[in-house]
Amino acid sequence: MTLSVRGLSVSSLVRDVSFEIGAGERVGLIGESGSGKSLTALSIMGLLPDELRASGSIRLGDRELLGMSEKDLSRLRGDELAMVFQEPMTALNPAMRVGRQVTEPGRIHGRRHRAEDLLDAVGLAGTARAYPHQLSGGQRQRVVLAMALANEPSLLICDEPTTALDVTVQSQILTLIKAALSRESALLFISHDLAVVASVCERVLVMLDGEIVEAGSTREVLTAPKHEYTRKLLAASDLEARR
Ligand SMILES: Nc1ncnc2c1ncn2[C@@H]1O[C@H](COP(=O)(O)OP(=O)(O)OP(=O)(O)O)[C@@H](O)[C@H]1O
Repeated sequence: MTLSVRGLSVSSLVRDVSFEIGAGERVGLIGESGSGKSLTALSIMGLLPDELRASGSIRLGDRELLGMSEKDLSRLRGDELAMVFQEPMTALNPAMRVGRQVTEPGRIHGRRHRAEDLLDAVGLAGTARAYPHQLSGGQRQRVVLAMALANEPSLLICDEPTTALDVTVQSQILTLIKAALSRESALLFISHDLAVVASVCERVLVMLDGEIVEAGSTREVLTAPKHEYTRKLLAASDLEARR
């Protein structure tokens, strides 16, 4: 199922943003802090704060998401649309065992999953009875991923999912995202770190001051950046050091 964003604007903070992500495609959205990456993601999820309004068009398959009722959107969220944020505790209930939490999206959408299967798929076998505070930051983000992937979403959005983790754990989570995402699922991967995006995505969108200023294959953008800003991001990245 294709995500098609056309002329998306959010107040004056995101301006005339257009892109598509096909089934199974992994697309990175990069740009410095404040460039509008999160607002773009929240517009797709229908989670913009009340004071901000999105205009334009966001289609998932043949459905228009902008203007969809909250009831219909909440049916899509956690099912066809899933999102992973930087800080796993924002998505976890501190007082609920993780086994119950990972099966919750299935329950809400009328599906039954075994907690052990979902946790096993993210390398967390045997942790179903743990509470979130008993796990490390990387393990918690794995739990969040298990929840996000439980219903095999058409689109997974990851907003800086590894920024709060140390480098070794970061690369484990990136490997896991690539391995655990179903072939049919599209991925929008948000990061300010080009090296991280390059390791996950085949296509990159570069955002500056609310606009997409460059788009292309990861290889093109990394080897022959057209925009001055992309060249700056490249120079600031430790991409070379990680090769
Ligand atoms: N509720 C809001 N009301 C007004 N302005 C906002 C609101 N939320 C975000 N902004 C502004 O919109 C701009 C884009 O924010 P956004 O969070 O999308 O940036 P970002 O690229 O995701 O940055 P970061 O990497 O720091 O998360 C910023 O200048 C931010 O201050």
